[in-house]
Amino acid sequence: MIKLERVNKSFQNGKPAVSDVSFEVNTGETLVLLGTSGSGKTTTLRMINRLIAPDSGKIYVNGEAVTNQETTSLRRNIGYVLQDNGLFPHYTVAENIGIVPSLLKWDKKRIEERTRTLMEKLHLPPTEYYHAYPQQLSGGQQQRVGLARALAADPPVLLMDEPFGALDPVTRASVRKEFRSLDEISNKTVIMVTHDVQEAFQLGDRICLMDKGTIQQTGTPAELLFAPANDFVIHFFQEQRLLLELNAVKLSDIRTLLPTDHVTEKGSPILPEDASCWDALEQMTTLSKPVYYSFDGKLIRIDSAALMQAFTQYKQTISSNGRSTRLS
Ligand SMILES: Nc1ncnc2c1ncn2[C@@H]1O[C@H](COP(=O)(O)OP(=O)(O)OP(=O)(O)O)[C@@H](O)[C@H]1O
Repeated sequence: MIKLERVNKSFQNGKPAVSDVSFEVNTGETLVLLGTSGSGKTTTLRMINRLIAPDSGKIYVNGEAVTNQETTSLRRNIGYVLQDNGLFPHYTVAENIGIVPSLLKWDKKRIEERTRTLMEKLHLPPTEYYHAYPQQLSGGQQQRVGLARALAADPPVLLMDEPFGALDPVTRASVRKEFRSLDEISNKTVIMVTHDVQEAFQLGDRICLMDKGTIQQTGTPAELLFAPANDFVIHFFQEQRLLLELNAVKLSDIRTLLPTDHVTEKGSPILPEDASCWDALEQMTTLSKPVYYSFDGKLIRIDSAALMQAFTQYKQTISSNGRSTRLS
């Protein structure tokens, strides 16, 4: 668990980089810090692992103020992933992944097992890459090693600063998907910095939208879209609105508006319970056929027309309930 209470930070020029920032992130939750360049995201993140000291306010990690925790042990409980991966070029992939477990004095066998497990999970076959050096890997593979290294000692907290920012769009999308499906992160408190709106919507349970050092709104992707706190929030998402709405609305939100006749045959993979309308459309396009979704033990088949009809109806319902934006 991470909690920030009224945190402030100014640098030498006196201009506030972070003003009165407060939020709480629970275990198992991913909070995305989103905002334009210079809005204070990285400064906020770096105050959590004490790379930067706040001028005022309190920061708690796992119930204890970070200032009461010894920096070394605090940082060993926090996995940290950076945009440029920060791998040691003269260490092999396995040595890079094993850094924190070695510092924690795990025995060799345990480190090797953990390294191999993480490499398998992150699609880096140990037979090929265990003894390789970072420069022999592609950018996407290096970023996976960086992620494995951050996860190696199973820290309860993961901080990620633009972790996929240096990757090309295709690699970025695939590493992002892998990250989302990693069982390793389900029991962690994760804070991720990005300026990529789609990434925020795909990975964040909640998003904290920042501008000029202040929080404009913290909420679920759907809350930011359908119940924006102010004009800044409305305008920030305007350009990609439809795409974001399709990402924010889950099939579970529209299930009563989907066809009720259930089927028994299984022609395609069944979409996960938390799949979004966008996930469903993506699958339909990839497979060129309808997809399946299960709720209340019933399997239903959804085609794109039924999906878009239900999605439009859902939007009309929430807008007539007064939760829609002034611009939609
Ligand atoms: N070490 C520093 N010394 C002086 N000013 C700094 C320092 N670090 C950050 N700042 C300033 O603080 C403000 C917030 O910077 P920060 O890096 O936190 O923003 P950001 O939202 O992460 O931006 P970006 O997306 O571009 O990385 C900016 O105005 C920046 O110039």
